[in-house]
Amino acid sequence: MRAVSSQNEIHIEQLNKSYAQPTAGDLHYIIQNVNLAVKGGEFFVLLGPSGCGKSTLLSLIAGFVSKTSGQVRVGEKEVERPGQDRAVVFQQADSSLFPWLTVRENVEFGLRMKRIPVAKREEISNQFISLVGLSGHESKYPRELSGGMKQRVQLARVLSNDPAILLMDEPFGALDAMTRRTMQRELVRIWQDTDKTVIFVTHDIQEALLMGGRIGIMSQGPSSRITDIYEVPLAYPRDLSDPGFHTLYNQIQSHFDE
Ligand SMILES: Nc1ncnc2c1ncn2[C@@H]1O[C@H](COP(=O)(O)OP(=O)(O)OP(=O)(O)O)[C@@H](O)[C@H]1O
Repeated sequence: MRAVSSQNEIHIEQLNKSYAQPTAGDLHYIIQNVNLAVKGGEFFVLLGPSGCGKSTLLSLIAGFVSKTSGQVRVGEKEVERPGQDRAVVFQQADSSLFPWLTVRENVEFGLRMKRIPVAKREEISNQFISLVGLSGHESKYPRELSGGMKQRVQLARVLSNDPAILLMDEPFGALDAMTRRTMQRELVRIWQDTDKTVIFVTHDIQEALLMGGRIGIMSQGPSSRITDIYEVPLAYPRDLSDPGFHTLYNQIQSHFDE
């Protein structure tokens, strides 16, 4: 059974973010009055149109950018800066992998920084390289890998650092359709094997429904907020031909029909 701990719960209250200079009464909010509670071990999808502020919200949870006002808490702690409890997976693995390191060296990078002994490092990297289906590719360099394989290395590296929370910003957006489906299935499998909380950003309704336990809909910006949250009561692996899938798809789509 999956362990549920408060250390991987996320609480967002009345969160506002503006990049504009705060001149009185004229704040241009990117996101405004966002409220959200994500339970430990939950797979939560943030879905919204391009430019609405999904990445901004994820960056606020990651601690990469500072809020204008409101609260972001992980467990009991207010988020003020990035932390080892939260790992971010980006759309482009290229920018996060070290080209001069092999797959294994990339995966072990964080463990080496934490001075984990060599034997333990190898045990952990073996576990996650295998989990993402890259056994046999340990000695390859990023330039020798496909886009999907690079994305798996990024995932294995993040997982080997054992963060309580995975923040994923359209991580499969640059992949071809087939690789994307494989990665979506694998991510769900990996999530089911761990107690991690996942927040997954996408603008693709099908992707949201294939993976999310709940889906939060963000409105068009500026001043975007989470307007609705859908529970997805469908078993994994999700079946695209399930009538329940279609019903939810249409309900969610109606938010974006103008
Ligand atoms: N550093 C910044 N300074 C000023 N404005 C910014 C900054 N970063 C983001 N923005 C603005 O915030 C808004 C939301 O951007 P964000 O990247 O969060 O949206 P998104 O929903 O993730 O978009 P996409 O789906 O296209 O990636 C955009 O209008 C963007 O121009």
